[in-house]
Amino acid sequence: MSPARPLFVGDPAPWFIQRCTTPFGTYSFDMAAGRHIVLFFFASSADPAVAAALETVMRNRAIMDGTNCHFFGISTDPADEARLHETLPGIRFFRDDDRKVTDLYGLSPGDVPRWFIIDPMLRVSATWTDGPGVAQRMMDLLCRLPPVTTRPPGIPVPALMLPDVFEPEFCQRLIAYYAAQETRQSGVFTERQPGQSLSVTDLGFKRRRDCTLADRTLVGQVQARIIRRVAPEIRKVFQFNATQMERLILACYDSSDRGCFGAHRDNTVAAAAHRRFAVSINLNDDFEGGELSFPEFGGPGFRPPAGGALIFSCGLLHAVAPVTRGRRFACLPFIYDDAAAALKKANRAAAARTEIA
Ligand SMILES: O=C(O)CCC(=O)C(=O)O
Ligand SMILES: [Fe+2]
Repeated sequence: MSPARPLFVGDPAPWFIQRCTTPFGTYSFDMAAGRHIVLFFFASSADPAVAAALETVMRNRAIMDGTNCHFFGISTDPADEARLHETLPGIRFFRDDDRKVTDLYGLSPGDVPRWFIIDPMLRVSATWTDGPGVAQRMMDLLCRLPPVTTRPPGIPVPALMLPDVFEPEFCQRLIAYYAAQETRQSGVFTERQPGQSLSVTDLGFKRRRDCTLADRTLVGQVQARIIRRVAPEIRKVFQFNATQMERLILACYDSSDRGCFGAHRDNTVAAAAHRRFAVSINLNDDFEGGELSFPEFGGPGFRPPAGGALIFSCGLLHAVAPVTRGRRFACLPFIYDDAAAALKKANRAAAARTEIA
């Protein structure tokens, strides 16, 4: 976390995990990217000015649809726990009794109530001290912002699209291999305690079945193609010396259960912090849906041709749209370098130590 300092327009909005009105009790702010976000910091909703501002938000609640725009109130009053609840979509409250978030945003008690508008890349785009009429001005401003579903002209997504990484026959061999394997429901990483990552099933968020590529010959053939065709492009475009790869799995998103993967980043828990680039190689093209999109940048999703790869930083928020016809098969390794390999080793050792303790 960055040290507390006043935030200005153009600054990155600091990321945090804090207690929240969600059913699981916390919320990781980095997951809110890809929408216009309103942060309203206040000491207590018992303050009549704050109550009036929150009423204005509720009167305009149609704006906060959760997809294009999300509102977060941040209260430091423990008594607000009983008063303020989430109303989905798009309205949540952080329980900031310990002032973690308020301090992180550089706000002292005299600085609140205060508003921030945060853009889909989680950068500050406006900030105002509260006062008469300010809440309504915030709502009016939100109405004028462009919808996040259209990528503004000239905004590139920093991803690399490489056709012909796997030949058609090799794709077919991998699909045949998948068909012959026991597959498992693919999990999502979570951390109940810092440093202790575990994989859980969450079918509302991710519906995909995976198998590990265990055949030594096939593993070697996948690695050879990535070393020969992907690593040099990563070196050229991102000046990154890819020397390691992991998670040699084959995955299938099936239209029978609208296979998909919600918006996530690939490096936010300790067990995955060393991952630097995600490589998504489609093995077939006879399906509909299944596009990869990058909510921080907006716009339509991407679909590599069969045998083609989409390569992107593990730090970017990305999602896989539901497959609506047929099945999408993909090979999904992660790439990193020697320094990241040392980090992986250190994080594993630290996790093992806390497990024993
Ligand atoms: O299916 C894909 O192309 C991407 C999968 C993904 O994001 C992941 O496994 O972390
Ligand atoms: Fe991912």
